[in-house]
Amino acid sequence: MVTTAETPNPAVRVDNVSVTYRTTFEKVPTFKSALRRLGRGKREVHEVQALTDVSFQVDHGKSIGVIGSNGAGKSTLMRTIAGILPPSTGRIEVHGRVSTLLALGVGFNRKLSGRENVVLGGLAAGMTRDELDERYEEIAEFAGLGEFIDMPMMTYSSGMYSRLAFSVAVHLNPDILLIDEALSTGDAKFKQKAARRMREVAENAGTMFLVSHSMRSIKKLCSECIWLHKGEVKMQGEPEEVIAAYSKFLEVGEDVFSLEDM
Ligand SMILES: Nc1ncnc2c1ncn2[C@@H]1O[C@H](COP(=O)(O)OP(=O)(O)OP(=O)(O)O)[C@@H](O)[C@H]1O
Repeated sequence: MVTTAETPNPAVRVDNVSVTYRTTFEKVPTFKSALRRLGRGKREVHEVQALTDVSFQVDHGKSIGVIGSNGAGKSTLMRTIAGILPPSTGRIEVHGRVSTLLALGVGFNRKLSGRENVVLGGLAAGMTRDELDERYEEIAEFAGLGEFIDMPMMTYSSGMYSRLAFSVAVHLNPDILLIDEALSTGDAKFKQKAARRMREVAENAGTMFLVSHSMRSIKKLCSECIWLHKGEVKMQGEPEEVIAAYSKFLEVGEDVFSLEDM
């Protein structure tokens, strides 16, 4: 369960994690002053504190929904758990093989075919050649891209891209699966298939994090829920309770969420 109390062997432990993004950019207030400086723009540093002192832990076998408004820090949290983004302060412990749509999506080489990327992605994730040979057909069939599987990925639509990323991610038999729904732009039929597969992963005692704006998916697939607000954990607990509080906070009825649901 999601808790701040310590249990001996959690799948994921997040301890006082903060993440600050620093972006430098050139501030050019007016065209005239830009001319005066002759191209030597003033460098400004823009800092965004995306996560502030976030702590929780998740036991093995739990499915955690992560909800919150745009910019609340959900994807940042997934990136830090995946190990793609180190926290600015605090600590993250992850016990088990993590598989994420995010990491794989980033790792795809668009010049290579889907088939080549599946092989590379699988090897990068620690699968052996034999395991890959065994699982390749299943991965390709699940993605359902037909002959596009042998085309360079730069010819893919974003939906096709995420179908393949999802398929690789769930077939790696991860201990911990991270899914950021912002990336899964598959059509309704694929989403349904993806939801079934996520339930299977969850039922096989895997740990799953699902970032979603679809409250229906969270209720259907998750046993726990974390609500992030402006980089902080606002609430955590049973999905029904957390979603009710979140809807109330947004001052929208829960019905509004069904519009964006599958
Ligand atoms: N690479 C980056 N560089 C600078 N700032 C960033 C970067 N990525 C995210 N941010 C900022 O960090 C904050 C949290 O962003 P994040 O993407 O984690 O939110 P989110 O909850 O996933 O949002 P959404 O629901 O819109 O996907 C936002 O203010 C965003 O502008």
